[in-house]
Amino acid sequence: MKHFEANFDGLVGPTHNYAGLSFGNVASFNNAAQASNPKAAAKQGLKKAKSLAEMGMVQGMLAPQERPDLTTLRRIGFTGTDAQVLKSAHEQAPLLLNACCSASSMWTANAATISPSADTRDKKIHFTPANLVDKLHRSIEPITTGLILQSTFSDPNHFHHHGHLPEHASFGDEGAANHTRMCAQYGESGVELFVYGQEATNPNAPRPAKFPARQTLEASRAVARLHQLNDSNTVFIQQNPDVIDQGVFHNDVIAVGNQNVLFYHEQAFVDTQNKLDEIQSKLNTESHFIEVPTNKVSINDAVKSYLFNTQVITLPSGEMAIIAPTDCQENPAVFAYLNELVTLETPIKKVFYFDVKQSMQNGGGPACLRLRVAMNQHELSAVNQHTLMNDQLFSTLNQWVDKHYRDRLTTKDLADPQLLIESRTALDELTQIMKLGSVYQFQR
Ligand SMILES: NCCC[C@H](NC(=O)CCC(=O)O)C(=O)O
Repeated sequence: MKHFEANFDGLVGPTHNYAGLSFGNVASFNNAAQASNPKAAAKQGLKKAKSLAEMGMVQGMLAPQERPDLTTLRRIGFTGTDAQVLKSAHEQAPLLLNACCSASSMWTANAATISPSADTRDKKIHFTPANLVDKLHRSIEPITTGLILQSTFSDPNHFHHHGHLPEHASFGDEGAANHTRMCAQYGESGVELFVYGQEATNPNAPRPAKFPARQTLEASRAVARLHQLNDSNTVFIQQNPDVIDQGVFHNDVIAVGNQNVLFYHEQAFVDTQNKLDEIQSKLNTESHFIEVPTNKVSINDAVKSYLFNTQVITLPSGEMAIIAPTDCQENPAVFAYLNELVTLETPIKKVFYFDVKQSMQNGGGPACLRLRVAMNQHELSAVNQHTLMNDQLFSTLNQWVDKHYRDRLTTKDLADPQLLIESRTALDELTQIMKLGSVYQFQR
């Protein structure tokens, strides 16, 4: 049977803005308080997704979340009409209002961890929404994420949905941004790599000093248990705490894998050689470990350009390609490295560049914008077909963005009751376009 890897990209929501909410994420911090362009952001994302579909990849879209999040604002004590809630939050707690307005669900690499049926004991695809507890603005995502995933992957014969992990720092879980799967072919059992930033329950274990380690080993192990994986198809790797302190807040800022390729920076991990040996011993195929040395690309250049927040995809021809942000073209060291990489003896033969700057300015590159789901033809037929990218969906969504999105937004605009009305009108229409049912609180 045919099997492949599908990418589900997050559709950028109408409140996309730069509020500087993510401590430890250098781009979020550096661009705080700038004006954003939600319309351009959504279109940049749609263009990348459509281009992958045109390359012959299976491409889906995941709906954004309801923002401003009135449910959370009411839960923390703001009362009255919706407009009054926004006004008093803006006056009394503007930073909490900002957190309740982030469009951060666009980075679907953080939506959930997915294990394909080839790896799991019950032979179903498993989904665990990430609890994202390290950041307030992201910790309000998992319940709706679960609903959107369930309405996209609804058939219980193929899809097994779990709840998010307990909402405590010991179980900090950031989803697929810290998870990579290696395999010979997508439909064959592979090895799932869980990369964590710290061991929460072991005070003597190494951890970063300056910035938070958002993923814990405890969370990674819990997800592996829930997904019915076992020792022979999992490897747990610690991220190098020193690079977290230099702005590598997720593993997908410093490493990316696809099939038998692991593309990573020399300084990405702790105990690198032993972990690579463990991967190779558990994998039933020869791997290509492509290590990028510091003397070619510094951590600073990797963080600025997002060289590793690229998608490594297998094209229908069997060749691999890298989907990179244009920021990689603009960085001389990184551009030189990529030009050299495609001439080497590795499966990666092409690089395609995409302008996703609106997302990049908040620390999200091409890989942050997508959630990977390896699946076979039967499983794909069970997916909500209205979420799959094609000419029709592309043009419908572009028109929908043109109709509802602003081309300029600052944090001052977040309390505007009109923005709430525009967002809800847009999302209500979107649930009809994508046939999602009532996934939003305002629809329930
Ligand atoms: N995988 C990429 C995630 C980027 C995301 N940025 C943000 O949330 C920035 C939002 C802001 O600062 O307004 C994060 O850090 O979790």
